[in-house]
Amino acid sequence: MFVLVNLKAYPCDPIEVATAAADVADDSGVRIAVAPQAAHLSTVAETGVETWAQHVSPNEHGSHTGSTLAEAVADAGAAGTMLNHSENRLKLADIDASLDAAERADLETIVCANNPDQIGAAAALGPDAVAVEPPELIGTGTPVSKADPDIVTGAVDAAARVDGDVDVLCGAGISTGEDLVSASDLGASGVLLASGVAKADDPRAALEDLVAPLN
Ligand SMILES: O=C(CO)COP(=O)(O)O
Repeated sequence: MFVLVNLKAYPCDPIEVATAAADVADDSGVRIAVAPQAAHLSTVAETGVETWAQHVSPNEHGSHTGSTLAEAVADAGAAGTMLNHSENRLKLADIDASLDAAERADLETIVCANNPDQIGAAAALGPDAVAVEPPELIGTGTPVSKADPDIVTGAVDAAARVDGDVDVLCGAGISTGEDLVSASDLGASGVLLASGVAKADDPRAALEDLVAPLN
């Protein structure tokens, strides 16, 4: 299972989370990555944790003020990028161009979507993975794998119909090892989570709890 911890714009210490994630990944053998704010990519990558961008712009180098270029996040140490998170939705053409940008910069890609129909459309654009996250469950602590398991199995089926090579992750409300196991049982190959770690009093303990059943 791949665990991607999205720090969003939460006021957590990205280095504390990144160091804990690197240690827990080493100890457990579970692939864990952290997606901090763009301004924190370099310092997070320096901890040795697998580092992801939360977004990259669809642009190439040029007159694009305010852009976060795929090349720049790769230079800062990112191995991959999320795209089209429900808190940062993109137009279809921009998802496509951001995927091209990520490919130029050799970044792995996950395109987020709300539901199985959108997952099928996202998979058709050729990312490495898609992630289904029902917006109404994000940040609630109610795991998608329990509240809406059909959306996970529906996403797995929808992606497989379009491109069997595209991995499917799920997210929203995931915070415990039990949630991770349920997601895996439903066919997901990873989870996206945020508040369960970024807002935890002890992010290291939260990560240890999350991966415990996998060991
Ligand atoms: O949006 C998410 C991950 O990208 C999910 O957020 P929560 O884990 O806080 O529900």
